[in-house]
Amino acid sequence: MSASPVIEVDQRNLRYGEFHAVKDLSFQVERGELYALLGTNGAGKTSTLEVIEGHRDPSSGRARVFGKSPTNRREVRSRMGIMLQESGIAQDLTVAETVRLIGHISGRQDSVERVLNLVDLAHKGGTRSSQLSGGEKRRLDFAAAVYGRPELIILDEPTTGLDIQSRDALWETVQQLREDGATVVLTTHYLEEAQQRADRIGLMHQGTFHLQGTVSDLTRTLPASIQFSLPPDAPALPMWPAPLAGRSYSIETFALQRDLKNLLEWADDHAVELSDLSAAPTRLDDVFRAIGAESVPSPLLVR
Ligand SMILES: Nc1ncnc2c1ncn2[C@@H]1O[C@H](COP(=O)(O)OP(=O)(O)OP(=O)(O)O)[C@@H](O)[C@H]1O
Repeated sequence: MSASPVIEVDQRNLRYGEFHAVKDLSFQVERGELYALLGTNGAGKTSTLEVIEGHRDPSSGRARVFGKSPTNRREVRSRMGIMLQESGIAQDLTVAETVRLIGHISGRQDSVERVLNLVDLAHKGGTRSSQLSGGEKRRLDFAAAVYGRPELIILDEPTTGLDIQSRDALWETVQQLREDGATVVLTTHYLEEAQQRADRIGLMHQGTFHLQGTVSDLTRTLPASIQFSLPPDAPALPMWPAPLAGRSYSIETFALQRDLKNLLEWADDHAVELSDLSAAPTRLDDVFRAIGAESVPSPLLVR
């Protein structure tokens, strides 16, 4: 029998007054997964995270974290580390006091020194949080989320405002926690981070899923492209229609490897040199840009 999911969301509706922010959004996150909730601005990502965090009740539907209601502070919140999109740090506390306080509230055990070293803020332990730079505040938020190595970590746009070294350090820490079995839910607008790190993605638009699945499930919904130009004396290309302009081709294909092989074999057989040849798989950015356009069959929901 498989282990029960860490998160189960069956959110029929989440309303702010008359405004319908989230509708018919169901998903599960399995133990040890990194699940990225991506989407357009205002799609409902933070609102959904707030339901998982126990900060907000869905207007109808239900959410379960570790099999329990996420508002169950004693049993659920102590197992969950949260990095909000907006820093929740008390400005008049020092950095070390902030981590100590968060640690106390979480009920988890850890060393303040260890956690500050992890985010390279040990030298700022006595500094008031209000005096930290934007990136340092974000690192302090992250320190608070990973204090006591929680089993579930919620990261709402964790790397916004971080320099590249801090981003790398943050992802290294997340990776170590995952190796110890942690489950991670992430929102980010840095699609390359999700493409590199997410096991599964829920791509939201206007309050519901546009697509859900692995990176390759999502990128398979759009064609890849092959571009090249033929020399003027080359024979006509049998397998594709007329070139875009002059002798330049831009081919869209759902069978990149097969079509590229056919093209190269044809060029070899006819001693044709292809110039400006490039072959690019579909990227998550392309899928994201196609939201709202006719090109993606929507909704395509892959478990
Ligand atoms: N407290 C609130 N009262 C009224 N409307 C709200 C409230 N919080 C969020 N909304 C609205 O609900 C929608 C979803 O907001 P949410 O913050 O969940 O989006 P998001 O996907 O996280 O967006 P972003 O990528 O811009 O951070 C938006 O249209 C937002 O204006």
